Amino acid sequence: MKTIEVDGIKVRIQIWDTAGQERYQTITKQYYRRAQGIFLVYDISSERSYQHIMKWVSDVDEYAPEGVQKILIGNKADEEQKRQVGREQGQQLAKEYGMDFYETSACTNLNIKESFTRLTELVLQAHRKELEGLRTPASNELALAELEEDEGKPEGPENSSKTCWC
Ligand SMILES: Nc1nc2c(ncn2[C@@H]2O[C@H](COP(=O)(O)OP(=O)(O)OP(=O)(O)O)[C@@H](O)[C@H]2O)c(=O)[nH]1
Repeated sequence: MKTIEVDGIKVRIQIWDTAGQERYQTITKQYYRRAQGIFLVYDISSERSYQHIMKWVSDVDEYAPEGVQKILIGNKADEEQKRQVGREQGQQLAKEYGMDFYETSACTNLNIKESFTRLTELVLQAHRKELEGLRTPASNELALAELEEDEGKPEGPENSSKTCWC
């Protein structure tokens, strides 16, 4: 659990670090179901880890809820001398999948806070959209309920002018 502040709002986020190894993948898939935001992380000093991202994306598409927010991360950016994956390759892949992209380093803290803040922002934005989507039909329902109630009112001098539709 971690609390971060986004647009002046304190948000408590729960972070799961899923295992990358093949043998844990059955367990990993169970984490996807409740996820609202996902970092897809490769290691810039490992071309293989970059190639694996496509597999992770297809797993996420299959098992994560629709509308889950995703960000691509190229970690170990401090290991410049061992770099096997260019920054542009990361940018290109992120663009293909419509994701934001950061190169990070857990050792130097490069872009760690920024990427967490961004993912939280994206999740909040997605939720705001969801809520706005819900608000419109709800107000229609209210309007409808009012009409029905009017129709049920007994006719009298007070209501007769209101029930005239001509
Ligand atoms: N230089 C450098 N090393 C890192 C960085 N992040 C992680 N490491 C090292 O990479 C190794 C693997 O780190 P983990 O955090 O276990 O990686 P993981 O992807 O969670 O590994 P699994 O859970 O086994 O899939 C450790 O030795 C870390 O110290 C980084 O940004 N820079």
